[in-house]
Amino acid sequence: MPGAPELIDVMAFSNDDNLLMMRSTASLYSSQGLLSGMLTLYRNRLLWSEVSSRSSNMLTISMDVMFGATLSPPGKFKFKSFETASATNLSIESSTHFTVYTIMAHEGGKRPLCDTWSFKVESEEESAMWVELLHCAIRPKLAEEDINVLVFLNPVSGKRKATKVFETIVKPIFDIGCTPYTLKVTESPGFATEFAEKEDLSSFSSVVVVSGDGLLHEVLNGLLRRTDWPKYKSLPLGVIPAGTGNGLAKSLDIIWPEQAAVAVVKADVRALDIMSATLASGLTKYCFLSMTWGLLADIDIESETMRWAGSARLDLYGTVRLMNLRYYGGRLHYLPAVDSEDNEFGAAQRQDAGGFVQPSSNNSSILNMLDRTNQGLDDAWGLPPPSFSSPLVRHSPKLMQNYLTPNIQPAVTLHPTLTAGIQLPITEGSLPPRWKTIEGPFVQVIATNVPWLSTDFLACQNARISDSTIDLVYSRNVSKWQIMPYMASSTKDNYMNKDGVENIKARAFILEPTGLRTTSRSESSHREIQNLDQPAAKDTNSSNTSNDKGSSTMRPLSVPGFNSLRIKTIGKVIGRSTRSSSLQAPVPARVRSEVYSSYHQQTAGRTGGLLAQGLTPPPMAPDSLSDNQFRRDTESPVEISVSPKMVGDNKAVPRPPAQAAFSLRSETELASMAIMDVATPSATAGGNKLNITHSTVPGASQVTTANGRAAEAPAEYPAGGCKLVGNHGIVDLDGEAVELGPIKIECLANLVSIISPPWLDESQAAKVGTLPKTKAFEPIKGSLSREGSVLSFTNI
Ligand SMILES: Nc1ncnc2c1ncn2[C@@H]1O[C@H](COP(=O)(O)OP(=O)(O)OP(=O)(O)O)[C@@H](O)[C@H]1O
Repeated sequence: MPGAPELIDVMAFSNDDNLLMMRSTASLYSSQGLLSGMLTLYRNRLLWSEVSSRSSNMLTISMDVMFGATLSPPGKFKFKSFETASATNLSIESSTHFTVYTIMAHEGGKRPLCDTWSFKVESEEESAMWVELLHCAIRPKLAEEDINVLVFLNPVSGKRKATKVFETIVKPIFDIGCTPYTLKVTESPGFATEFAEKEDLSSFSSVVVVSGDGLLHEVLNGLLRRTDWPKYKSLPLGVIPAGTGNGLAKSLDIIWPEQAAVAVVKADVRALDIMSATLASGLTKYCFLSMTWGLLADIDIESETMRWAGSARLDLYGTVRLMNLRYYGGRLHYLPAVDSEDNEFGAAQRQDAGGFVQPSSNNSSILNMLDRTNQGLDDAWGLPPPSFSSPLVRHSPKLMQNYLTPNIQPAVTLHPTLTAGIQLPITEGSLPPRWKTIEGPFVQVIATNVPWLSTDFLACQNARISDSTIDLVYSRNVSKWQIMPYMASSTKDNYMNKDGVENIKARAFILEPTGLRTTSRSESSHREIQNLDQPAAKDTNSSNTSNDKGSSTMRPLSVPGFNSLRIKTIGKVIGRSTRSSSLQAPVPARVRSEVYSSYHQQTAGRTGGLLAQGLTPPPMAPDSLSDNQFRRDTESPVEISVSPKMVGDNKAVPRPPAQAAFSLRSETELASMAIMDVATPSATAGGNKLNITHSTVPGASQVTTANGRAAEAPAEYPAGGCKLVGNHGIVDLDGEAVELGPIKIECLANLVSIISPPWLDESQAAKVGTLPKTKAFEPIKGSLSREGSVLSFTNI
């Protein structure tokens, strides 16, 4: 057969990476014209060497950065991210060419480039074979016919560019990379959760979101709610960043959509730990990224209304919050991953946990399972070398099946076991052995599974996606000047475990907020208690706890016990069209604007009374906060009312049968108050006092909370009543705001697999820019010679 590439015995190469797959004479389209040379495909790279008496150019393309090959002539594919490396001014006469696509690192973290490299071989058959074989080498684990990526696209994530990102970047890369997909554009919050929970996903090879972390959080929670979840436990998940924070994408070194799309094409996966969070209501949520409480949670949730600013919203509002630092009462109980006594996570905890066995990251992880599969793959590559009649090394469906549904049982269950038996509140002696307790006041508690919580916030450089631990990063009782460097710096080397930022690796933890918040720094010093039943460990200088009644600086502000998950913050940009990551029902704009204007009239007039709706203002509780507890926030308390009229005027919202009034303390309180379940009438909260009066509902009753003691809305109240929460106690799970209250979290090690790029070095995951470069035209002077089946290049 004319032009048949010469094959070399694979056994001639001892190093796996040098496993030779194919070689043929091929000319490279270049700016210098068509250069004749030899093209060689190794398992880990494509090498082209010029054969010329005048020069010896070489091109090495790492397989890590190659994501597709087409029969297209040079220069055909051109879109924003693509630069055509090959010359286009050549006359292209034959159809014996093919083009290879690579993604290239770009200096300084800038958008990576996609390059094309076009070759001309001797026959059409040969170019077709090259294309097919290259696809095998690019994605050795899956054949095209086995691929169907379920893509969820959130059109409103981040700066609302997800659709454009998909159309202009992701789709072309999927097309070039022969990656079939099914696109689902999310219609509302919860859409992806419901789809992932209820639909048959068996035809999909992976589930990918074009969005931020919030949508992946939804998908994860939908999947883990499935009764047939075990069937899907190896379904790879993936993220193509188009959101605000994009913390997971950053941690996986796929910050640019191009990189993430290439990662999806290449279908490499790694194990990912999941945190299971059991809320006070008994509800379990799963998160892959983080739980935050205090400063960071407030920044994320309270800045919801600033989404127009993109990721800058976090910086802008972060500065505001940092300057007005809050301190939160609470206790953090944790089970250390490394026990100080036996230097490893002791068997005792596992025993205590009812036989729960967590795999170490080194043995029974999905990662290792995949490694074993890779071993099988290596064997497959070790089969007789490809030939023309059977050019491709395809993996049998069986091998594919092994990859997707490993026959090893996961070593974890979905149900928390390390914290399950622990009764709350924690009382003296009730913690299992080896648990430790840290008392607040905290500025913040971050529990993270990844180094980066957003593209520009490195929370913990020690965190790893599958080390079977949760990294706890907390600050207590520090000044804004102490925590500012940690919050602002892009590297944390200088701040961890000193300067007031502590980092502990834990298997599980329990956060018990006491519902106390202050803007004053406590005089108390840090203390760590081995266990609450060890009085000797107690520090007489200890900070406020839930039992502290007499603190001069801490006041109850919480409204514990509410279990609705729908939360909407109203910010200072109230009245704008806003979207919340967790709001299920839209806040009627009229309510927002009237509350706002009502507020301003109130503040302007300083009447302290109510406006036009004719309601009686709720009385200020006698033990209301003194103004100085809010320092600059409050000069004079204000009161605001919401009447049925406001809601009823909006045709989209059913006229409420009730009247409500509430009191607010300050503009800051207005900015930080949360409305939950606003589809029900007059669901509004504010300050530390709440009064809801039902005057038109049969069996009308009054709900009053004072001093943090909440009364549930009466049963007669429609739709379960108003669920109210002040965000001073909100916990943020992967960006989802959940109720205030004690929360139990533990690590479900290596529970799912995540699509990650081949260039990710997990041990260096806190660093970026690891994408290998394509070495193009680095002229190396030398001579190329061939002896039988061996091609050798000698440097001069
Ligand atoms: N069609 C939609 N309309 C309104 N909200 C939606 C829609 N689809 C999804 N959502 C909600 O948007 C929320 C946030 O989206 P996403 O995570 O994609 O963006 P983000 O918050 O900007 O990014 P990040 O989480 O990285 O900060 C999701 O939790 C989801 O509930």
